[in-house]
Amino acid sequence: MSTPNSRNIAPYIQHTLIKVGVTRDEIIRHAEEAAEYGFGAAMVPGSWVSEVAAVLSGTGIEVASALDFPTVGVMTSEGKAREAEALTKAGATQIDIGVQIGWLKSGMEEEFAQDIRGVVEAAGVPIKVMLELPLLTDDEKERAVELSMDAGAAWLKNASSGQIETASPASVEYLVKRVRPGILVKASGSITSLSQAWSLIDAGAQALGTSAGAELVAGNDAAASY
Ligand SMILES: O=C[C@H](O)COP(=O)(O)O
Repeated sequence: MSTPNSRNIAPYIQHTLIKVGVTRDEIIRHAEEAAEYGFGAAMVPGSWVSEVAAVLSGTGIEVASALDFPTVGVMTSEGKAREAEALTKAGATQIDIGVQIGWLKSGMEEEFAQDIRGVVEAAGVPIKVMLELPLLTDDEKERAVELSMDAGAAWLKNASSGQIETASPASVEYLVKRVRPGILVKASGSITSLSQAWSLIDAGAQALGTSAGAELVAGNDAAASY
């Protein structure tokens, strides 16, 4: 049973289940949980988007998926754009994308931006760019933020998961200070307690990506995912 405080966190949560070998029963249960708890979104692998869209039809809950993830920066730009199109067709209403930080670090700024732009144009739904901030130098961070916004990102996200960073108010504030009006900030990475979740929202995050949504609304701390 949720406490009033924990219930209020639910709309911010993008309830994430992206793991190797996830089964149909697990994914359907995950989508049903998103509806039961009133989460903002269910975030699932692309291969399960149509099933989740069917469960969440009419609920107003976003059907989110991710591409070039969990291994970030391995897909071709053409492959990413085609996958984005396929995800949207299957019912995704938001897509988080891994970006080519290796290209950014190689001075290939136009290629970095075009990779994002191609997805934005092909998808036609809001794109969240996962910046992997801890892997970037200060200059690279500034450029990644600017180029992502120029390329049409609807959201900026500090990191793709807890494997890269444990989400902190400092990361969120970094992005909040830099986003242009209308661009939103999502926090992600081992968000495992209600106090951490609220500190990220207080810092300005408009959504929280977490694999521990059910524990959070129950007011329990979860084990760190990485
Ligand atoms: O945006 C969602 C993240 O992939 C979830 O990260 P997590 O597994 O560290 O909770």
